[in-house]
Amino acid sequence: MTMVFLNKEIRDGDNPDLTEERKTATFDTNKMAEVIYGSEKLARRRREISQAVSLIPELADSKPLPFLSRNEKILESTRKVTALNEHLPRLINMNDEDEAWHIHSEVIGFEGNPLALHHSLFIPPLVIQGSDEQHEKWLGRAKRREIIGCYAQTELGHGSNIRKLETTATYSLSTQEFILHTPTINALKWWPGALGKSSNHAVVVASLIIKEQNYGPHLFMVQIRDEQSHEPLPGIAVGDIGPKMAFNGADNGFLGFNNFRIPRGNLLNRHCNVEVDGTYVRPPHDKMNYAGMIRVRSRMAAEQGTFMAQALTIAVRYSAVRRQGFLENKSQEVKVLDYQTQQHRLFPAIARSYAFIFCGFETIQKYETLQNEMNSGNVSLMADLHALTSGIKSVVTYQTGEGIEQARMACGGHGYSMASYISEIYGCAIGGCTYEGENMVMLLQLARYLVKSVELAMRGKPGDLGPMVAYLAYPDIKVDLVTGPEAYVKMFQHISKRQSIKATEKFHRKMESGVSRDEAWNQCAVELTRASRLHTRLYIIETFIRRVDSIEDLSIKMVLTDLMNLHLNYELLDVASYALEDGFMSSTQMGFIKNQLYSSLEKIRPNAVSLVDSFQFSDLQLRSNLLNFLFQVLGRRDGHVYQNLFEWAKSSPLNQTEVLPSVTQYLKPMMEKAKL
Ligand SMILES: CC/C=C\C/C=C\C/C=C\C/C=C\CC/C=C/C(=O)SCCNC(=O)CCNC(=O)[C@H](O)C(C)(C)COP(=O)(O)OP(=O)(O)OC[C@H]1O[C@@H](n2cnc3c(N)ncnc32)[C@H](O)[C@@H]1OP(=O)(O)O
Ligand SMILES: Cc1cc2nc3c(=O)[nH]c(=O)nc-3n(C[C@H](O)[C@H](O)[C@H](O)COP(=O)(O)OP(=O)(O)OC[C@H]3O[C@@H](n4cnc5c(N)ncnc54)[C@H](O)[C@@H]3O)c2cc1C
Repeated sequence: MTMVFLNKEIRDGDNPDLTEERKTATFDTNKMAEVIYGSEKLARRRREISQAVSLIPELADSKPLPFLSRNEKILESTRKVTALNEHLPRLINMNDEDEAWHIHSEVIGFEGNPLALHHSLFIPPLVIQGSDEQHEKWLGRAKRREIIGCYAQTELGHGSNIRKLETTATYSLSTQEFILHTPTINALKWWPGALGKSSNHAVVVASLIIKEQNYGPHLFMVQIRDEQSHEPLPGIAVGDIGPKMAFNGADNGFLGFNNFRIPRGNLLNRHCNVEVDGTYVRPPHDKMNYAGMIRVRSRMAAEQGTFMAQALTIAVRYSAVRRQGFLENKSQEVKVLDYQTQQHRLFPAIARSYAFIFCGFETIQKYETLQNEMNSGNVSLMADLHALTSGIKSVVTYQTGEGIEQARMACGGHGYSMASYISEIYGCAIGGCTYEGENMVMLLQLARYLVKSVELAMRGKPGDLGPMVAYLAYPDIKVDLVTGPEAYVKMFQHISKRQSIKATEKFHRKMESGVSRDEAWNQCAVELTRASRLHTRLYIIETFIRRVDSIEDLSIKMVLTDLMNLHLNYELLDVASYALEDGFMSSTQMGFIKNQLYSSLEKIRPNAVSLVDSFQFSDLQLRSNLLNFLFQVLGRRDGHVYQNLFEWAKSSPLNQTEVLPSVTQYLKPMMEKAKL
């Protein structure tokens, strides 16, 4: 039997501890999902897609993923993604990237799959950098999945410093071809997802050489395997790079070229070109070839926020059914979620998940504006968005890693079991600190922008500062935090501004003392990255406040205001030393922030389970597959954890036989020998 309570589904068969939690919620989880995902339609579509997937047995995992070998994982992820391919047109709007992302994460989970990058990293650069003629030639085939592709930029020796990529594409005037070559082992492409065994095409980033002049990294469409036999083409060496911390259902690969020739028309040439006679036609912006990276980074806040939300859904639900220890009532042990320390571990991370998702929607929209502008030849927004997304990608990936790790620890011993699924989520999410630009490297990119902005402000040109950094020229006026969020923003602005100015001044002093610019930059790098983090955290706070301000439904606004207040106090407390240092914040204010934080934890407690329920992850998505495997994981919606953990353990391949060869071959002889 199902009864509806404020639209939250309460089922008789659920663990009563979770049912009790759902009853205490002060808001409707469907309404909250609309706010999280942007509209009633988008939230409803997600539920419809999850529901449709749950009715198709072949889209379910055929075995619990952690029990599979690497080869089996790749086979299984490929089976699922190709089966999914058959159903896709019926299940989703094929032009809707969010629906595609959602359904893939339902079916595939976090293990990765050989087509994941086809859609996120192969097609987008083709769209952004390819001409209409090139779209005609490859885009339709790629979209129909007649060909499978990847994005091959990183090399064994270089990932961060792409100006130094060693793979060359030398223009041959006589044949009007590019000759791709890998001059050293270090120049082997290394890491591209789906390159190793699955792709037959790649967008390859190589240094363009014309008449011995190096024009820097450019993008080329390259067929690497025969479309019939799937064998590597002559002149190409390609393979898998081996197991990784996560993503083991995907085949990240290596790739080398031995004077491999491609036609002149394979340089992706929407924005730049090499003419028949070797004349180079420049793009409208020096870094136009990096535009695809801005796109991926702009999507990372929402993506990482969702990763963290999944881990928190597992940890919060589990914390509501896990009883251990006593508070006042000694007749029944308490839910561990009632411990203040547990709340402090989990609730600020829930707030960050919401914050990242809200911030993510804004950055995705900003990227779409940039893309439209670029299409009409205006590249003036590129620098701002590059700076912004460089900071956001670095801060959200790092904090998501922290949040997921806290979620794991909050589940005690069972969090360490792969039955929790949290380690897989962690492995995938934490990769984000490295891929799409190593975090320190990207923070330093934002720092360049901040230093330039401080210099403008110092030169008395505050009018030249963009809206994101206008605060760098604001006067310092002390604030009363009791007045609300705006005062927190002003406090954060002061902290961020002061750190940017301090780092810039230190950088200037170093240069004035005779240290070269690059060396001075390096000697200030830690201070510079601090400035970048503070600036980014301020931006995330502002997006959170903007989103909450825009909400009309009162019950939703109230709970999100509690969450936002928790976020504001947690973030400010974390960086308070910067403001205490110069007396901008008093110790009384510090005490106020702490008390506000503790009171926010109490306010959120009755809504905690419903706040994570509102993300509306299906049990399948949390790898608690309702069709084939009734026994997996800690985060299951029904809360029946223990019996399912036992079933999970029983299904371990080690338990399929009572006496293992490890015992008969080694332990038994050892024990026998000891008896002699
Ligand atoms: C289906 C789902 C199921 C399960 C899976 C779930 C989830 C997983 C999802 C996805 C993850 C899976 C796989 C991950 C895929 C990863 C792919 C990759 O990693 S691709 C490779 C990415 N590589 C990088 O990001 C490299 C980083 N390096 C750089 O970007 C550049 O080298 C760098 C910017 C650091 C420096 O470039 P350089 O040319 O040397 O420039 P310089 O520093 O000198 O700066 C000069 C000038 O240019 C400005 N600038 C730099 N970049 C840009 C830009 N992009 N746009 C605009 N401007 C730029 C820079 O600011 C500077 O300006 P000023 O001179 O200061 O004005
Ligand atoms: C899961 C995963 C998937 C990936 N998928 C792809 C893909 O599909 N296609 C692709 O092309 N690549 C891919 N990559 C590669 C990825 O983009 C690179 O690994 C990443 O950009 C970092 O470069 P790197 O490995 O050269 O790190 P390095 O630059 O060698 O970093 C090592 C250390 O040096 C520091 N460092 C480097 N330069 C500087 C600097 N200028 N200032 C200060 N510190 C510095 C870094 O901060 C870091 O601490 C993937 C990587 C991973 C982990």
